[in-house]
Amino acid sequence: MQPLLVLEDLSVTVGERLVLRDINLVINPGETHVLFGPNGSGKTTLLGTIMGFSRYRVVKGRILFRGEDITSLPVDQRAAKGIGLAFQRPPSLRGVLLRDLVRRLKQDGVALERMAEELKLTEFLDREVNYGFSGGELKRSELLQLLAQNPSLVMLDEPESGVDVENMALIGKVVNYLLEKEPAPWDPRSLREVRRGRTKGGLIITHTGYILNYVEADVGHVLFQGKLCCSGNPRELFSCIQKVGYTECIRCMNLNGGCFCV
Ligand SMILES: Nc1ncnc2c1ncn2[C@@H]1O[C@H](COP(=O)(O)OP(=O)(O)OP(=O)(O)O)[C@@H](O)[C@H]1O
Repeated sequence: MQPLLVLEDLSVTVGERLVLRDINLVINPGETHVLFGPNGSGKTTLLGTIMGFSRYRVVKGRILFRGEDITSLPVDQRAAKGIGLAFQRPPSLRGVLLRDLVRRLKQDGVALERMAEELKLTEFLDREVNYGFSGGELKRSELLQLLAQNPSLVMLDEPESGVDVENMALIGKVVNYLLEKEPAPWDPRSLREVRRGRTKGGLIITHTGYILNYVEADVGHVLFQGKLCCSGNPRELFSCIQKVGYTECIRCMNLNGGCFCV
């Protein structure tokens, strides 16, 4: 099986600073990976680099998407190939209506009204993208854009930040549609058909771990000071981090040549 995404010895600078160092990561079709790490460890940089934002400069290594080297491709071409990202702090777009943006992104015939209704965003379709939206509305707006784009690699930067409990359940449900873990209401396929044909991959940043209550993840990683230090079962890794903190988690990993907590 060809991996969906491969990061090979990836090092990245932002401005003058080396933020990511020698990152190696493989995401296979159907896998959901979760990224933990303290503030400033480089998580957003990693997602932005995969998406191809120009402020992140790859100084070593490469990014392969479905076997193709996309390291030098611009962001629009990566999006067209099936890479999608929901921002941690989405920008607002003055003068652009959410309806018009989503229409441009949409690749199939599903009515965008149906998607907006699912995300409780019907009355937001005729507002400027993200302008004046609350924290939770911003996150739902990002997911609407991803539903419309329907990417093969779904990257989410802290999907739970600023979201209340009820909306968290909604966000979890929609992430499961995006990752083909459940059929969306507008998908004619059965649950079994959706799961059997599942090829999408996910890479999700979380601080709180709430998303793990709604979305089944396969692998968790800890990014610490720009390096991927530790990988394992996401729930076990998260409870270890909660118990002993990041520094101890990494120290134990270095001492033992592996994380014995997981
Ligand atoms: N232009 C820049 N010049 C130098 N350092 C920068 C620049 N832009 C970002 N950084 C630094 O890169 C580091 C990684 O930032 P990043 O946003 O990727 O971290 P993060 O792990 O996502 O953090 P958080 O959990 O707080 O969102 C931070 O220390 C940040 O200050």
